[in-house]
Amino acid sequence: METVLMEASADHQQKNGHLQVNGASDKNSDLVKTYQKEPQETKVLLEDDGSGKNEIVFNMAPSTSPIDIKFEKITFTATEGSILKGKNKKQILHEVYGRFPSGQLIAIMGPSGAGKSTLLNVLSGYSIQGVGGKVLINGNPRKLKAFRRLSCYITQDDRLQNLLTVSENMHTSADLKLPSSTSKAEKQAIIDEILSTLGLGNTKETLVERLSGGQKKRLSIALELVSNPLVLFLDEPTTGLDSSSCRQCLELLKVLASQGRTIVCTIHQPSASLFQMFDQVYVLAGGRCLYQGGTDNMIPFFEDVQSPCPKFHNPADYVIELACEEYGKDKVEKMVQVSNNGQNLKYFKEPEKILKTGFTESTIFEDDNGNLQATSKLNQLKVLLKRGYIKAKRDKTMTYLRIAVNALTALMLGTLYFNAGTDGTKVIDNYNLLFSILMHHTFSTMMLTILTFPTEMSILIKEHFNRWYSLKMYYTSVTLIDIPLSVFCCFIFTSIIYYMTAQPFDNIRFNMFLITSLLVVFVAQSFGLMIGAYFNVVDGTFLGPTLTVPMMMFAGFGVSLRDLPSYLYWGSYISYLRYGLEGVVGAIYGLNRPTIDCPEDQYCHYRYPKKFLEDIAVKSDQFSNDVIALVLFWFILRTLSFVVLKYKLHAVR
Ligand SMILES: Nc1ncnc2c1ncn2[C@@H]1O[C@H](COP(=O)(O)OP(=O)(O)OP(=O)(O)O)[C@@H](O)[C@H]1O
Repeated sequence: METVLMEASADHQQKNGHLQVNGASDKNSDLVKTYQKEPQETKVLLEDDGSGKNEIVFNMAPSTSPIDIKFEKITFTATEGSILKGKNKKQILHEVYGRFPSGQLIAIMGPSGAGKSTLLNVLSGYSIQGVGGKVLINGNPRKLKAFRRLSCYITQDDRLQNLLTVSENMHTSADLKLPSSTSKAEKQAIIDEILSTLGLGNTKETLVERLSGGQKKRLSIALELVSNPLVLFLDEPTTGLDSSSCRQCLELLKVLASQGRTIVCTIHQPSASLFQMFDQVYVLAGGRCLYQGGTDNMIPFFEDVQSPCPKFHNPADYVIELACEEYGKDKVEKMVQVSNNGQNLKYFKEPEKILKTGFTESTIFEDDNGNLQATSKLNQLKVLLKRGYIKAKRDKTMTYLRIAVNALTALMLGTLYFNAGTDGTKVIDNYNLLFSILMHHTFSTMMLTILTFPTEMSILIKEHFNRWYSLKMYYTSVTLIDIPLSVFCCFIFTSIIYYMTAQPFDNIRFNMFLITSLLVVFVAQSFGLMIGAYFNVVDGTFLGPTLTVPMMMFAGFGVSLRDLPSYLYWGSYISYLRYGLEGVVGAIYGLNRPTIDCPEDQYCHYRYPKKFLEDIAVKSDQFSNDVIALVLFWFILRTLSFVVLKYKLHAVR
């Protein structure tokens, strides 16, 4: 890849008072009202993104006053263990102080386990439990809601919608993060500008799953830049990237910072050249601050703590070696003492300026009420449904495999139980088939949700924290989006099996059968959602089937309900499969079904459906009660899943 030294200001042309962006029309620039157009004298080295267009222009200056972050006596105490084993408190941050001024690219460095991510989480407001101390924004105590409106958090792992193209992802973000009053053209202009800024202009129509690691990282940043945040928190933005992508990523952040944003990122051990790109570093070890100040002032600091940096040694490597106690524990203590756990401002680039920061007059923090999201609930639902539809259309597992599995299983069972429905000798076989059908609906839908939802969960946590949508609207969209496909799969399955196994050809019976099957699908799916929302894939895969076994036992299939011991009878009320079984058996053998055909030379024990129903102790006249019970199960499990999700979103913070 060719590296090009670029002078951004040379590409900015002032026309009619508006800035022309990379050949973008005046009209477009005109439309981008939310972005201030201030030509920057920003010299940056940029990689060619493959478009052959190296002229990437950074012109998205923030539209409100800059944000200075100051923190005092910050502690973070994690609670470990369980109620059974007893809970332990573990202090991770020990009364650290610091100042992160606006317009700077700031690195939080330190060895693994030093508390970098913990500090980032506390400052961004992601962690709220176990936090002590004060975070001041422009000198005022941080009001979390208001602060979240101006900031964003970019996670270490790229939590992106892989089945959407770059452009679709950006449009979803714009539709959710920009006020509804923003016109389509305005949104398009903003998206084009950001994508071209971040070197993604050439990948608009590429599916995210096909992007390189560096491009995914830039897309993660691009998605949040849509709302033009003043503060960006990034957890290890360079992890997993090759050196040129690392450089490109930091260069972009540096330019965004130079426009007045406050950019804080955690970083492990940058190379000497990457280290020099930061304006300020904050070094942590064991939850205490070892150094805070400019990158250039680190060498004098090492001398002040009587640990001069060896010649030709990368200061970033050296400080980590010191922090890891490679030169002794006393060196760490000395550094904490000289830095005064983050209170010493002597090593900042311009200490006089830092003394002033945090006392900027600010009016933007008065409002801490109202919605966190930028758009109405209805709009959120609309955008999420649209995204869900695109995903479903392209998802091979969730959509095509599901349709195929339903059709193939129906064909297989249909062949195995061919014509069993009208054969008086095969009534028991047919009864087994009915239970197998319920098992198919239960496991195929429940397991799919358990296996796929945890991936969605990580995206939900990120997007919800970054205020894309409310949990209620997300949940409503998840519930609604799957209904058409569930209905379609269930209809295909039921039609094939009903026809092949020659169940009574009667519209009422078929509809009763289909409705019961569909309700079982919905209940099993909600059950899977509840498990998937709380547990990881491994635990969920174990728990889902394990918890289904008692439901099967109490369904009245193996042991009839009549033979259930009275002290266990309650189990049948909480088994949704009992109502499912009652519903399908009622559809096939109820409604006063006449005598079943019996071949002349054979004995048919269950020629008379009434006798069969008596023997298996299944009531056939309970269809409406079964439907009510299944709908209730569906509703209760969906509500519980929502509560679990809400709890989970709260618990991770
Ligand atoms: N919720 C928690 N419960 C228990 N321990 C925690 C919790 N959060 C963090 N820790 C512990 O606190 C320490 C600091 O964690 P943190 O993730 O902040 O480190 P880090 O400096 O970002 O490390 P790395 O660079 O390896 O990501 C670690 O020992 C970690 O195990």
